[in-house]
Amino acid sequence: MLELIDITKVYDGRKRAVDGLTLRLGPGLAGLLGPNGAGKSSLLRIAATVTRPTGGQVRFDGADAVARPGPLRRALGYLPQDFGVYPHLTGLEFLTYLAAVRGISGRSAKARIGELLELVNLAHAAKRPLGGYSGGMLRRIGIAQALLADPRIIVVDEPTAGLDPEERVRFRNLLSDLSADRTVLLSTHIVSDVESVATRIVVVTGGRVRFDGEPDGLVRGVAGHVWELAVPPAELAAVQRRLPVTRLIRAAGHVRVRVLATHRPAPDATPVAPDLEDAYLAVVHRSRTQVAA
Ligand SMILES: Nc1ncnc2c1ncn2[C@@H]1O[C@H](COP(=O)(O)OP(=O)(O)OP(=O)(O)O)[C@@H](O)[C@H]1O
Repeated sequence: MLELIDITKVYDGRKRAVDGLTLRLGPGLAGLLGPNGAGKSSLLRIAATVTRPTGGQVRFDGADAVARPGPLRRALGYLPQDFGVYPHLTGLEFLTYLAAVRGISGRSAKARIGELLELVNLAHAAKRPLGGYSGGMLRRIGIAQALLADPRIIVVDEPTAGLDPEERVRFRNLLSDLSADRTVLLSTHIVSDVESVATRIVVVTGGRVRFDGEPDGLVRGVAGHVWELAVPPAELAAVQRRLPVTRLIRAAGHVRVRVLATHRPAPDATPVAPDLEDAYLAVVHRSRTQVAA
């Protein structure tokens, strides 16, 4: 069990990126959802023991992982947002190098790397220099390196950035499979990255947890508060000023908008069943209006 207890992270003595946040993580895939600047990367760096928190505790299997990060580091696979590679090394050379750094070498390293290259669908490109890999292939090499030591805890920061839709799906499925008997913490601002695979959703804004629970619970929270209506294009800006819009589709002569409102926002508005995106945006909107109030 990985526990982040009452974590704060303050940069330059004044920027409070994480603000008293507590998360207890067991097996399964937890999706950390939040807009840009919410504090997700800061929290993940703390969970991965790359950064020390300003306040609070990180505990791994009950022991203090800030004072003694060794056990957590040995159990951890981390894919940072700004994952860098050596462009002249081939995929195989890169993984062999990182395996050696982690104390895995010889026959067991060779077997593990072969397995991982198959798993991330890069066996065919193993002998090509990383400088020639696409963005998606680099993300996949990134996940392969995170899995080298068969980690119990996997922390991945915006893993689908730069991936095409097909690669996104493959990635999502891979992390979902891995989470069957491991802890996966995945941060993203894209709801579809975690929809259908996360067993738990944690919404963070302003460094604080605004929702923590099952995806269904998040969606239930906005039942009856999502509406669709057709708006003439000239009136769209006024609607956007008045109500949070979760989606809009432009059609001939009008715009179909999906909005959040506790009561029917217009006589011709029809209630619709909420989805995870609506529910997430409602939580983000609520946290912003609370801050503004
Ligand atoms: N090293 C740093 N020094 C100063 N401020 C920082 C540093 N890292 C992050 N911040 C600030 O802390 C806040 C939270 O940033 P963080 O990167 O953790 O959020 P995020 O949710 O991961 O956002 P993004 O998706 O844009 O990366 C932001 O206001 C950011 O500018």
